[in-house]
Amino acid sequence: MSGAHYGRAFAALQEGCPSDWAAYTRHAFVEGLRSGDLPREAFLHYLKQDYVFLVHFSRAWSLGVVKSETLDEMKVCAGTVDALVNHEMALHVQTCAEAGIDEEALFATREEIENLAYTRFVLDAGLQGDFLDLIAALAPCCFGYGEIGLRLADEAAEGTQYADWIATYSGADYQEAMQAVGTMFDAAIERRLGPDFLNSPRWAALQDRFTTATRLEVGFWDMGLRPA
Ligand SMILES: Cc1ncc(CO)c(N)n1
Repeated sequence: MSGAHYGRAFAALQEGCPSDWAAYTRHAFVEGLRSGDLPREAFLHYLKQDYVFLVHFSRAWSLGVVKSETLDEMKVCAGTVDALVNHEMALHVQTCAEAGIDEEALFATREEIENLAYTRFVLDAGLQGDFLDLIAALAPCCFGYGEIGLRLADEAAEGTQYADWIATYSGADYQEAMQAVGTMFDAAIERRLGPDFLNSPRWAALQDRFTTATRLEVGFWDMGLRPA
């Protein structure tokens, strides 16, 4: 699966950290979702943490609204907040409800260190920097899950117990939202750095934000595999 799917900037950033990107998108946790061999306990452990992740991730996208410089940027960020809070989290609420965990308990989940590190890193990128620093840190989450979702929709074992998770990230709602994010991302970068953005003096720092967020995604999967 090529990163070019979600735009030029993402493709370049992904190609700028190939081993970290592979460690994230081909992690043992992901392979367990694909084969169906991931233990249910590990999945629920991950999903509870991911609910809390999405709460703070929504705050980070909301900061995108604050840091936008065009109405188009603002619309994509506001739309993403809506998609996260009102749609993606429904997967977590529903799956956990089936396992006897209600939403109040979900919201009260004690945040683990890897989770805390990741979301606060993203928020800090946006607080310390500008809109580009923020979206460079947000990008691995968005496009990585898009890429994983599409691959697993192709490769997952028939009738896998993780079909709902795969359908959420391979589905048209998520994929179309990520296309919109990718288009906005390219426009935002070109607007500030010009069409030759790869040779901008800022590029290395943006790559660093992206690479660090990718490494934090690896940590998030590691956390999922650790006994709760
Ligand atoms: C850790 C993590 N990264 C990315 C996504 C996709 O939104 C998610 N739900 N969780």
